[in-house]
Amino acid sequence: MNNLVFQKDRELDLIAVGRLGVDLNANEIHRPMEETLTFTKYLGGSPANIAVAISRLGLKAGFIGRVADDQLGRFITNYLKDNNIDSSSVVIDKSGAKTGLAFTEIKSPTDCSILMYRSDAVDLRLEVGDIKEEYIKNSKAILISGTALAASPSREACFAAVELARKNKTVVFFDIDYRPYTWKSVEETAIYYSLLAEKCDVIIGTREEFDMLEMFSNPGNKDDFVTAKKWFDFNAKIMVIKHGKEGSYAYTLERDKFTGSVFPVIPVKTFGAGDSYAGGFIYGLMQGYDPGKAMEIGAASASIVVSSHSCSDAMPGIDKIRRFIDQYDGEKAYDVENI
Ligand SMILES: Nc1ncnc2c1ncn2[C@@H]1O[C@H](COP(=O)(O)OP(=O)(O)OP(=O)(O)O)[C@@H](O)[C@H]1O
Ligand SMILES: O=C(O)C[C@@H](O)[C@H](O)C(=O)CO
Repeated sequence: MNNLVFQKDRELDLIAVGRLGVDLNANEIHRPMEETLTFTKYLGGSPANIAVAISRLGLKAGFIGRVADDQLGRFITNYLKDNNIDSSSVVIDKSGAKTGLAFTEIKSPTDCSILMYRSDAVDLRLEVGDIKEEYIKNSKAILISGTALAASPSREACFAAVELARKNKTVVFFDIDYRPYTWKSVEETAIYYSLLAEKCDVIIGTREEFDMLEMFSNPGNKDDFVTAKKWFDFNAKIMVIKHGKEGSYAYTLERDKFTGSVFPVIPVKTFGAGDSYAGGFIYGLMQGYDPGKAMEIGAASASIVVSSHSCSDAMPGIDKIRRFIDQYDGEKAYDVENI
């Protein structure tokens, strides 16, 4: 059981809001990108990856975002449709703005990086007019991915989506998803993130992300409980603070603390952990599980995704997650294709 109230009789379970992008993941792994010859193209963008996770877990996901009116935009909308994600609120942008690209470098299991191409990124063209109350009213929850706050008009569109969600009792999840390269300054980031966080029911972020968020209000604080309490004084009901491979903690408004399990693996690459974890965790909460059980599903999903080449395409269904948990046998490389 958990303290969130999801409205019944809504067609959609979760609407993700924010960026739809393309990941180009190096095929020749364990090499620097300078020497990479070929890449595989996948759907990318943190909220897009989370929407795929939710859909693969058997819930009905929708998306609010903008895609370019070109081949990559069509690749993205086709991928959403093929994965049973409602794309009726994905707007085809005619301004000439381009899809954000994430080129990934996989030098070793722990040395990975992402080279972003995000000049005039189309996802940040999302407008308030793209946010339809009827759509949000028809979903049990929405998820705001913080990078969508980096620039106008996408920033205002996110605030509008959250206001409409609150008005219609649609639960608001906020995944901080801080990508420094998208922002002008850390101060700007902290201010807009904090304003949005005040309005959210569940906030998910890493310890470092919360350090950034609290740079004015709690400078120097490293205590997860102090962080959680700050947001409980606004609207938060569940706070999740992630500590990488060390695991994660959830705090509830009722002052319960849950320690998330972690299934350490030797990964293929490190990125994708946060998105799969968020997808599994949200799924668990929507099943009515307590935060501890929901975090276990998120952690197992993350272990599967970091053991795979892609983020979106590797998102597992619940049966695969359960088989992984059953078969888990300590920190080693797992052939997750065959679980
Ligand atoms: N090497 C790993 N092996 C197993 N599980 C992992 C590993 N790395 C991360 N995880 C799981 O994923 C969860 C989220 O990871 P993390 O705290 O790194 O989030 P993040 O920084 O948002 O991820 P990302 O790298 O995708 O931005 C962790 O709590 C843990 O359960
Ligand atoms: O979020 C992005 O724009 C890129 C992602 O798809 C990427 O693979 C990643 O960083 C996963 O969190």
